[in-house]
Amino acid sequence: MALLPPPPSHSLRPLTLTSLNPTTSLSSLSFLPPFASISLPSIRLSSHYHHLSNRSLRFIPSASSAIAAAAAGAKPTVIVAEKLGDAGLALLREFANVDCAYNLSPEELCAKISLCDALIVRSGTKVTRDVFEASKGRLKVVGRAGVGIDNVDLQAATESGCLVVNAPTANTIAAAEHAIALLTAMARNVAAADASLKAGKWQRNKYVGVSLVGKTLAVMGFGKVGSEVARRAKGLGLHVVAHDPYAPVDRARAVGVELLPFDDAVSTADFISLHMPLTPTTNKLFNEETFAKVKKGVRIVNVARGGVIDEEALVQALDDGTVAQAALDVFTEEPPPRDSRLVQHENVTVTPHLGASTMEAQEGVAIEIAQAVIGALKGELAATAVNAPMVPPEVLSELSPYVTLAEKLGRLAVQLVSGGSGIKGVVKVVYTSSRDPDDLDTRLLRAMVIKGIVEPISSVFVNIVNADYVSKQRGLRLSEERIFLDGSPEIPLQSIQIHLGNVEARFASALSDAGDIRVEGRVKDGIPRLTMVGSLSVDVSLEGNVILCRQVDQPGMIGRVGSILGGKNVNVSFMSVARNAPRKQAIMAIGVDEEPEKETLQMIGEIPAIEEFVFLKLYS
Ligand SMILES: NC(=O)C1=CN([C@@H]2O[C@H](COP(=O)(O)OP(=O)(O)OC[C@H]3O[C@@H](n4cnc5c(N)ncnc54)[C@H](O)[C@@H]3O)[C@@H](O)[C@H]2O)C=CC1
Ligand SMILES: O=C(O)C(=O)COP(=O)(O)O
Repeated sequence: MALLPPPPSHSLRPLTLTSLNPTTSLSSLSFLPPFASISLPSIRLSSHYHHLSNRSLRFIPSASSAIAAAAAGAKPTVIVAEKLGDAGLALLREFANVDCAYNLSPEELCAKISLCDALIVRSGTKVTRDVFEASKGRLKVVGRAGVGIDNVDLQAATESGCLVVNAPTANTIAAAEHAIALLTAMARNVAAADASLKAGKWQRNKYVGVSLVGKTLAVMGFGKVGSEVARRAKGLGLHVVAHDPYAPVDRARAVGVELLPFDDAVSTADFISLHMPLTPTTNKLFNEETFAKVKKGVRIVNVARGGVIDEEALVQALDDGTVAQAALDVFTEEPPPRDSRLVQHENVTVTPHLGASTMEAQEGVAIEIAQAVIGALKGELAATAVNAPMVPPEVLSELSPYVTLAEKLGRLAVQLVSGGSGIKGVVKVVYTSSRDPDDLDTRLLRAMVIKGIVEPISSVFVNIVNADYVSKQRGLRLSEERIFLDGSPEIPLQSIQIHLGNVEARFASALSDAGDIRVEGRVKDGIPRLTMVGSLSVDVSLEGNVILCRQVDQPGMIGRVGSILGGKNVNVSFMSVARNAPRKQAIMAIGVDEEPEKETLQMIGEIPAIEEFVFLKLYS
């Protein structure tokens, strides 16, 4: 089975030209942002940014809609589905049309979403697969104004090439302070005593509490919030232990906390505070089985996610005294049903998901998420991306010409595959570099190779978010290899090679001695260039389209081809001829700014000395 659908059939001579790519993405972008992969139908709705002469950005529209949108000064549209701090809204409004639409039903959200480029939510909005499907490819960024992203279907986001960013730091202290507030309020029955006094009672004996000092607190999940809780709890005189399978021992040591296995942590604790994310592994982690292991009379605080606790099992444990008290900020279903036994339980203290709700945290989160969403819409790689590699800006700017090179080489390579044969073998990407592998992050380059290979032969749009997913889904087997070269590590890469194994070539000279289609490129003076085809060296800038000809080396060939192209007003940007020996076979690589007409290419093909040739389109 062909793993990729075959490229449209282009016979060698005469050459038939069909448009290879029904997409509208530009491939000259230094980085293809989420925005850079908008499908043609959605472009009509969303094409706002103009790819002018500035190569640093970014956009991707169909020409007419882009020009119209640019002329109209159109901005992207951001829908803010939950209350967001004013400072964040102000930032967003400088850049985008902002629609604050709170309390939408799932149906209303789906109805609006196809008109939006970005969506900002907190924990109260479920961003489901239905939302991504309803967006029809327009939604390019989901911003979660907070930490937990369990309300966003990340798989569906990734599949639709939508970047998800969060605001992971601004509410840490607020959540930690709330955990401490619940811990102390629970231990001293503050909420119940308050309600009792307000009801006209004076029940001093009923609300005798328990002390914290000298007791053991198990912090379950020793991340940002957990470690801040631990710090504060130590200040209250608690002995703090923690359980976190992924936490670095150093971090725990720095706070003076011992990391313990799960069973040890839960069985030694007088208090347990939950700070792990809700994931398939942590879902209902605190269940009947766990409650069977705890110290009788343990007290539990949950400021993480309701789903981490099996709520029915907790009610049972509260009823039988296994758990003396619980203080809960979060619930499996929010808001919980009015008659929830858990919420109504007299030994339970509750708050309505207030962990992040301080003035300070909300301003901070709003600014953090606004900046992340704006950056993502501008095409910058987000530092808080949840479903894409985080590539620091300095790495991104350094790799920028190589990113373009990687995509162009992918585009070239796939167009060299003979129609109908598909890519059955492994796609090998070889990087030669003088850098230590740890200093060379190739995820971005790999994504762009995949983009280059997949987009010309499908209507799928590929970006850094969905590249690996798309490649896996299409059965593309990609392997990466690094060759260390002695040289200056200042330059990130010497060359990128793409080898397509087990394929038939449309241009026989593109086959290496090993029988693979092989193309190699380098960056020279900041410009990506094609430097090898098959086993022959060429040198042609990858800024336009490329014609490759195999010919018998003889005088006048450059002139003949050049004058055919010139006569048809096709601007030649570069020509290079490589040959094995004088008057034997040679390969001519011609860079052309425009796409020549079919008959112009035919005229080239009819030159008697030309044995085979191929036109390779590097732009959509
Ligand atoms: N109630 C509220 O308003 C708020 C709730 N949260 C919740 O708190 C959670 C933690 O937030 P951060 O500390 O900022 O996240 P974080 O990512 O810094 O920390 C989470 C920690 O949990 C650990 N973990 C993962 N699986 C685990 C497991 N099976 N057992 C034990 N530990 C495990 C991770 O290794 C990580 O160290 C968030 O995921 C969110 O659900 C966060 C902020 C506010
Ligand atoms: O950041 C988190 O994970 C939170 O739970 C905070 O939720 P919120 O933004 O207040 O709905």
